[in-house]
Formats: sequence, C-alpha cells, structure tokens
Amino acid sequence: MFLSFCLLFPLIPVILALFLFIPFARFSSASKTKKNQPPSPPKLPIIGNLHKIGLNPHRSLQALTQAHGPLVLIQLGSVPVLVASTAEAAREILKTHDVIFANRPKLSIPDTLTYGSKNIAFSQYGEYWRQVRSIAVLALLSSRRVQSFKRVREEETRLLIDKIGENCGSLVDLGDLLNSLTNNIVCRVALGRTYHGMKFNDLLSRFAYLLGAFSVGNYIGWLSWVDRLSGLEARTKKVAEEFDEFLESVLEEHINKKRAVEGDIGGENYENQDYVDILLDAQRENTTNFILDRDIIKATIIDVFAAGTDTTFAAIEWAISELIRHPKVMKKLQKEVSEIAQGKSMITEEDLEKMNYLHAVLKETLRLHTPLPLLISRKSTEYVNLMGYDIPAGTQVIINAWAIGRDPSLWEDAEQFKPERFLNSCIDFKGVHFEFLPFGAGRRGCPGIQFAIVINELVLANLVYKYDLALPDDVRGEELDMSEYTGLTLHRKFPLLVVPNPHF
Ligand code: HEM
Repeated sequence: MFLSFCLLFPLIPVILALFLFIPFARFSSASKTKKNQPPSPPKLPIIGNLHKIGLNPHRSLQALTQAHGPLVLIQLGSVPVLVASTAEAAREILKTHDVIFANRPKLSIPDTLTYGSKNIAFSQYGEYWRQVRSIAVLALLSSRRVQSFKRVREEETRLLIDKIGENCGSLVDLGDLLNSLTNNIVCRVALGRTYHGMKFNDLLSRFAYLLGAFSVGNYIGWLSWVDRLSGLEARTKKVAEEFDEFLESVLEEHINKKRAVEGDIGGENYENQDYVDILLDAQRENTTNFILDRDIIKATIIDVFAAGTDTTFAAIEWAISELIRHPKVMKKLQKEVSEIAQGKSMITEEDLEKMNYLHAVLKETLRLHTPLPLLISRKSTEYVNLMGYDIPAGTQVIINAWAIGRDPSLWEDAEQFKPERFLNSCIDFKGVHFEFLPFGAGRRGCPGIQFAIVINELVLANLVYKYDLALPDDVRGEELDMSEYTGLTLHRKFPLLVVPNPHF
C-alpha cells in the first residue's frame, strides 16, 4: 500500500458519524480463535483502525508498535494490514520470506498514474516485473550507466553552486533549488534534456502529491464514491492525462531525433543515448519477451520520476537541515571536504570516495529522515508463518523503516544526529543490515541506490565546501524547525530558507 494519509480528510465525515452514531466496538474476530494472529489494536466498525493513522503514519504506526509489539495487524477499512517495525521482523519479511512478500498491492491512484501498474515499482511480482526492472537497470541504473552520467551531475551541481553564488548574503530557498537540481539531472539522463517552467514543475508536484494520497475506495470499497465526490479521482485522471501528453511529446521528439541522426551519420553510440533512446531501441529491436508497447515505455519513465526525484531531493534537503542544526558536524564536514579538495574550484566525483565523514553524514540523515519512511507496501502471495504468527495469503505489509532507524534498542541516542556512529561501522544501506533500510531490501529493494547516493554526496560536498549557510534574521541554526510533511516521501514541512556566504 502506498500509505500516506494527507487525503484522509474525505473520510472525516464518516469517522465523525461513527463516533456519533455507532457505539464503540471491540471486534474480536472469530478467526482469531482458530489462527494465531499478530496482536491488533481495538477497531471501529467500518473504518477499522483508519482513525489511528493520522497525518504522519510512520509516527502513529510506531506508537502502535510500542503498544503492541514488533508485528501488529491493523485493519484499514476492510483491509488487514501487517505492520512490521523491528529489524528482526523486517529480516523475516525481506530476507527469509522475500519471495512470498515480493508482490505489491494494486491501488487505484498509482494504478491510474502508471498505465495500470505497468511500471516497476507497482507491477505485480513475476516475469513482467523482472524484465522491466532489468531493462531499467541496464539502461539507467547499472554502475556503468551511473558512471556515464558523471558529466551531467557535475554540470548541474556547478550550475547550482553558481546560482547560490549570485545570491550570497541574500535569502535563498535552498529546497527549491535542490528540487530543480534533482529534476534537471533526472530529466537530462532519462529524457535527454531539461524541462523547465512552472507548468512542468507544477505537474511533477501534483503527481508526487497524488502518489502519496489516500483513496478511501481502496480500503472501504462501498465508499469509493467519496473519492469521486472529493475530486480525488478526477484530479488523478487529469494528472495522468497531462503526464501522458508530456511523455508522448518526449517520445515523439526522440523518434524524430533518431530519424535525423540515422539519416546523418548512421546511428548514435551507447554513451550518448538517454534512457528513452535505449527503451525505444529495445522496442524496435524486440529484445524483450513481451511487447514493449508505448504505455510500458511511458510507465517505466514514470518510475524514474515517481521513485527517483523526490526521494533524492528529500535526502539532500534533510542532510543540509541537520548540518545547519549541528554546527560542529558542519565544521567537521567542511574540514574533511576542504582538506581533500585542496583548493580546487569544485569537488569532483573522484574525491568523494575518500570522504568518510561525508558518507557518515549521509547515512545518519537517511537513518533519521528515511525518505520513504514506510518503504513501498508489499503483499504476500501465500500463507506464511511469520515469527510464530499465521499470515494468510494476500496480506498487505508495511515495513516502518523510519521506526526501525530510530529504535532505541538498536541505536544509542537514537533520536540524536550523530554521524560518528557510522564512522567505524560496517552498517550500510544496501539491504543486508536490517536495522538500516532507507532503500528497502530483497528483490523489490531500490535499484536506484548508486544513482541517488552519488548525486546526494556530490551536491552535499560542494555545498558545504563553497558556502556557510545561516538562517535568516540571526536565528541560530539549532533552532531550525524540523517539522515533517508526509506524502509518499517525507519532506520538510517548511521551506529551507538560508542565507549563503562564501566559505573560506
Ligand atoms: C535517496 C533516494 C532514494 C531512496 C531513499 C529510495 C528508496 C526506495 C525504497 C524504500 C524503495 C522500496 C523498496 C522495497 O520495497 O523494499 C524503492 C524502490 C524503487 N526505487 Fe528507489 N529510492 C531512491 C532513489 C531512487 C532512484 C534515483 C531511482 C531511479 C532513478 C529509484 C528507483 C526505484 C524503483 C524503480 C523502485 C521499485 C523497485 C521494485 O519494485 O522492484 N529510486 N526506492
């Protein structure tokens, strides 16, 4: 399930009606006597535990876990959902029983936005998913491809640094600039060029918002009219249509460019190809076991925006926020970066490897501000006994990676930002350490780790190398408001406004 409850509001009248007219009921499910189900909090009729979720589901689900244990079975409307919030439970799901939990639930909003879940992230587990994922890895996310986009990343980072330089001493919306930077990088490597303008940015932000929106109909089928009445359904269709129009124009541009290039010099080499070129080639050369039709190509491009841009941007924004709040950490990082840069004008990607403290800062950020706090929901395909509990086939599963990252039994001073904890530690985010899961794990784990990390590190290193960042109105860094806004991705609630000055 794509769990985010920013659009839970349409349900409020229903919840109120239940509170007013239906006496509280503690549903002791009949099946419980037969099966050993995980503990469940008390439920209300019809809505089950929906009222317990609130606007920050990762926090409310953490509270449920603290009250009921590592595996909790909640009822969202008519849908039972298993919530796992400890490293041990995550290991059982993502490693021991990875195949059983490799499916995704089908949900109406992502389904509409991704041509019937034809993309990687929402497609059903099986041969189709395997093939589209491997095309994306080969064409965009493999080490070789990620390496080949080095120039794009360094150029865009330089543009960001220059833009900030033009505004030294003035108030800058750093979040906005970082958002544009990630969009530009992703557009250039995936689509071949940048796309600017209010209209495109607005489309992307409506798209990201809807991906995190809550659809009543997914959980209480007979209330699906609420989604129509609230306008959610219409808004989703409109964004899907606008995105489709945009992607059609991108495909046409590529097809025309290909014709022109072939006419001229007989073809383009691999290194100069963007993601769309490679997908169109695979279509023409019929290299997949299924027909790579236009909708599949468009859905696969959507993955890059849906899974890749907002997450990458959120990670950098939280990292800068924590550095502003922790001046000593900022100084230590600036020292490391400056020593390695040795006075050159920009940090390059070759320099990053030596920056151990930078790696630790990024890991600590991803631990405390996991960009997808609840990963992407899974769905079991067969019955399984999980940590002694009976879990039937078809159960939706949420893994609260955010809560695991803050589990005080795993992390000392779990709520504190202390990058040092990662300095002499082998823990990383590649999906083998279940106490630290910002990219998930197992076969549905994130394939974009390398793509994202190098952007994050390059931008962070250059920002702190070139600038000191202060809060406006002489507010101390430690006082920066860290409130969250939860959509699909966890973002800062308030813009990150800073006053940059050259760092010497
Ligand atoms: C800091 C940045 C990123 C974070 C934190 C992140 C995190 C995640 C997480 C938690 C999942 C779900 C894993 C699971 O279910 O176990 C995921 C899936 C995915 N991510 Fe990322 N991601 C990031 C960047 C990217 C980038 C840059 C791309 C591509 C350009 C990408 C592409 C994908 C795709 C395609 C999936 C779906 C995989 C599948 O279902 O097989 N991600 N990501």
